[in-house]
Amino acid sequence: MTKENFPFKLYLVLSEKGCAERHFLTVAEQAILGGVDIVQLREKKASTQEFVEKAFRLQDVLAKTGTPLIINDNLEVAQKVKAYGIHVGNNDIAPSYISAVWKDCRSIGYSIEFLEQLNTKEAEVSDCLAVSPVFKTSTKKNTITEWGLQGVSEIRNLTDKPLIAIGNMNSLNVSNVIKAGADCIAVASAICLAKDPMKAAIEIRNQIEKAL
Ligand SMILES: Cc1ncc(COP(=O)(O)OP(=O)(O)O)c(N)n1
Ligand SMILES: Cc1nc(C(=O)O)sc1CCOP(=O)(O)O
Ligand SMILES: [Mg+2]
Repeated sequence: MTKENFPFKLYLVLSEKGCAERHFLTVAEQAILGGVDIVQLREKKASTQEFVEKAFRLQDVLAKTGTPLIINDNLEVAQKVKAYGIHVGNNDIAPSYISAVWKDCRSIGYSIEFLEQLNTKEAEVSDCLAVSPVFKTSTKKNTITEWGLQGVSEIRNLTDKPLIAIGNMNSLNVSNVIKAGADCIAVASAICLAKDPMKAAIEIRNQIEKAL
């Protein structure tokens, strides 16, 4: 996938638990109104059946604006709900397997934790790459090392694929992350746990647009 085919700038990483007392579908709706243009459903503990049901409910919300749905990890769910795509990491189903069996997949995202991954078939078949993580975050604790701004620039110089920055992204740091070479910013807590998710998304989106 080229950058023209991956025009997304603000990527919401959503889970029911990650929204605390607020309903995850309300958060999705508000975040989209604020400028989120792609949404990943990340339910690490749900059964496949539960995951499918949640994904269908989320799709009803996303369909109103044509916002694409990405499924985290679970290929069966992604195919069942005819998602736009899937995001996987080093411990998940390999991108090369996904591209071989899921012909209608429009986006395979793959997490980059080591520079060596960039020269592999898995990165080659992937449509977009996540800089994983840019900064440490309490939302996902089992990460390796933070890439920082220098890491974003280093990866930018080694690939033309769309780059998604993830890990503690917020309105104060996204400008520098975009200037370092990221194409898209992925956010969980700064939107899902904000007092006002729409306002939080507006602020982050404004910072991204100013930095582009
Ligand atoms: C956009 C985006 N980037 C990175 C990740 C992390 O994927 P992974 O390393 O597979 O970890 P889990 O999310 O599965 O815990 C992501 N989900 N989304
Ligand atoms: C899902 C996920 N993946 C990461 C990675 O580094 O690969 S960090 C992360 C969580 C991002 O949440 P927040 O915006 O609250 O920091
Ligand atoms: Mg994963």
